[in-house]
This record gives sequence, structure tokens and C-alpha cells, in this order.
Amino acid sequence: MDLKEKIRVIPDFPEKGVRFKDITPLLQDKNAFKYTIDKMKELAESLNADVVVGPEARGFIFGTPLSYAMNVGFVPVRKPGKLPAEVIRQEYSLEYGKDSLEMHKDAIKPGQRVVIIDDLLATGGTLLSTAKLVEKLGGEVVGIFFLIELTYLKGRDTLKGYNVESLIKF
Ligand SMILES: O=P(O)(O)OC[C@H]1O[C@H](OP(=O)(O)OP(=O)(O)O)[C@H](O)[C@@H]1O
Ligand SMILES: Nc1ncnc2[nH]cnc12
Repeated sequence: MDLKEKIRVIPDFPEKGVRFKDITPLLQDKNAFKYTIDKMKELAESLNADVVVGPEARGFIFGTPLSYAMNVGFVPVRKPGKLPAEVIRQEYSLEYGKDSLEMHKDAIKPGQRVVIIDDLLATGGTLLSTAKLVEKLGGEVVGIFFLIELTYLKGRDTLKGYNVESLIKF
């Protein structure tokens, strides 16, 4: 299955110079969406993960069906002020802009093996922050999987040392 043809590229969104990779055509195609989750499950198969972690918002789209398929729990990582219990926070920068991410303090137990999922690797800032949140709580990041990798932004360098996989490269 050619997943790349299911990604719509929108020039100059959300600002001039950014070529936005729109995942909605893939999500609308039941075969492509299922294939994506099945492939991510295959990547995770040998890692013996205890939990899937996904950053808001697009990490939820792929992270929750994957956690269901793997029969493990899901931990949401959210933008500030959204999680109701005690949180830890990490700042990060984006291809466009800057933000922070939060995770509930009791979301990961020390020693848990964690797979992190997101739709897209750009600079790697989001995923590095997410990995740091997991590690602050004593979790071990055993895999970081993306649907899309923007190789020209070199996010892999930011995530050096981690087990990083992506299904589509631009
Ligand atoms: O590798 P990076 O440079 O960190 O960029 C990638 C991140 O940017 C996008 O999320 P965004 O923050 O736009 O939020 P959204 O999922 O809520 O749209 C995307 O879904 C990734 O999470
Ligand atoms: N070029 C891009 N397309 C879609 N999502 C993104 N997040 C960061 N950069 C992006």
C-alpha cells in the first residue's frame, strides 16, 4: 500500500513557507488507516511495551487505536492547562512556534516500557519533550514511531539514541 499518496500537501499553511502534510485523506480511507495501525503494531511487536504515549492532538489519533491493538494502556500528553490532576511540564519548539507539554505525574510507573506515537516528525521538539516527560517519571522509551518523517528538518538528529521509525518520508 502506498501511504504517501494518501497525504495531501498544502503549501503555505499555517504560515508562508511551510508545506503542511494533511493526514485527513489517509484517515478517511479505512484500508489505509487500518494498514497504518497494523504497521505500527508490527514495529512495536518485539518491544514488550507496557504502555503507549501520544502527544496532543494528532498523537491521539494514532496512539489510541495502536494501544487498543496492542492491548496496553494509553497515556495522553497535553498542552498546558488541560490535564486536571498533578502534572509535570516540558517546554519545546516547533517548525512554527513554541509551546509546552504536560503529563500527569502518576501516568507512568518507574520501569515501564513506553512506545511513543505521533503523526509527524518535523524538528523533533515535540517528541524529545514527550520522551523527557516519560523519563522524568522513570519510564523507559523503547520506541518512537511516526506516520510521517520530514527528513529535511533532521528531527532524527534531535532524537539520537532512540529507536525511531517512520512509515512515510518526505
Ligand atoms: O517535530 P516537531 O517540530 O515537534 O513537530 C511535529 C509536531 O507538530 C505537530 O503538532 P502540533 O504541535 O502542530 O499540534 P496538533 O497535533 O495539536 O495539531 C505534529 O502533530 C507533531 O506533534
Ligand atoms: N509540515 C508540517 N505538516 C504537518 N504537520 C506539521 N507539524 C510540524 N510541521 C508540520
